Amino acid sequence: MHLKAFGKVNLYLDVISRRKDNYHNILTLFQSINEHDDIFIEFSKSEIFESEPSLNISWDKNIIKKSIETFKKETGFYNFNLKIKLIKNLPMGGGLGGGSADSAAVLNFLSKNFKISEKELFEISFKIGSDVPFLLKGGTAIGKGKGEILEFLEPLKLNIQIYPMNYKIDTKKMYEKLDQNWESIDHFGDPYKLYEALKNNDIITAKQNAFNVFEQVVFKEYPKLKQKKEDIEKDEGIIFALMTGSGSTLYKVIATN
Ligand SMILES: C[C@](O)(CO)[C@H](O)COP(=O)(O)OP(=O)(O)OC[C@H]1O[C@@H](n2ccc(N)nc2=O)[C@H](O)[C@@H]1O
Ligand SMILES: Nc1ncnc2c1ncn2[C@@H]1O[C@H](COP(=O)(O)OP(=O)(O)OP(=O)(O)O)[C@@H](O)[C@H]1O
Repeated sequence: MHLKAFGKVNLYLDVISRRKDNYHNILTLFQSINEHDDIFIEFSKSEIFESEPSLNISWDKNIIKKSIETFKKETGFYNFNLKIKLIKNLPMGGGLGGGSADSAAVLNFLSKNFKISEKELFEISFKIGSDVPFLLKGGTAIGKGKGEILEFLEPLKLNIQIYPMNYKIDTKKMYEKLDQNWESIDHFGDPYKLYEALKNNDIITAKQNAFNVFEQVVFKEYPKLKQKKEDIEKDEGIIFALMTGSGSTLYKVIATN
């Protein structure tokens, strides 16, 4: 079975507050993108995993392995093994939800095979990662909480071009940087206004509401990213350019008509 694990960008991303569980409450507008990993998966006698290219992480550190083990533990369906071949196209640590997309694709495969309800699968997903719940379904959604409170909207049809920047950025570290600089962090824009503006091709309002709070800490550490975003913003027919997630991938939304 060939699964496509579609990535995501954050068209809007703000961090609202730090939680007692040391995660953060976020406000985001998630948007699926066409770029995806390819996963070839089948049940087999023993557990086999290979990837192209190599991920340079051990299998027990792979989010796919974590997803399989969490699925087994939460559902009680232990008695199976999978043979998986991952073709990694989404840049790791790139802010495109690459690992989370792989997790969501494998969870969807397992839930179909073991007839697990959508609700139960959802509960499993956010034990694995904050972006996994959205990526189970994909499309366009407002995300709150850790990313598990989702308001799915009529999917936006956007022309998005991504610019992988080959810096692997640790999400946890960037959240910590936000905490350390909290007093000086600006918050602006509105994901609901951004959604409506993109739906109605209102370029001015879209530009005014596109926002990623992580740019304020990531661009300090990686000035080349700031420079590249400013270069992209000069492109013809652009609505806006932004960094996705905690970085490092940049992207632009291009006007379609
Ligand atoms: C930056 C985003 O990608 C935006 O969509 C997400 O907030 C991060 O999603 P993710 O990479 O799936 O994050 P996880 O793997 O769940 O968490 C990685 C680390 O990021 C921090 N983290 C993540 C999500 C969140 N709402 N608050 C956090 O503080 C935590 O330190 C956590 O240990
Ligand atoms: N299957 C996987 N694919 C990619 N990364 C994985 C995988 N399994 C574990 N990881 C680890 O997870 C880290 C984050 O990977 P991921 O690609 O999800 O980051 P990301 O695209 O920045 O995600 P997000 O946008 O959710 O922050 C990687 O740096 C890697 O060490």
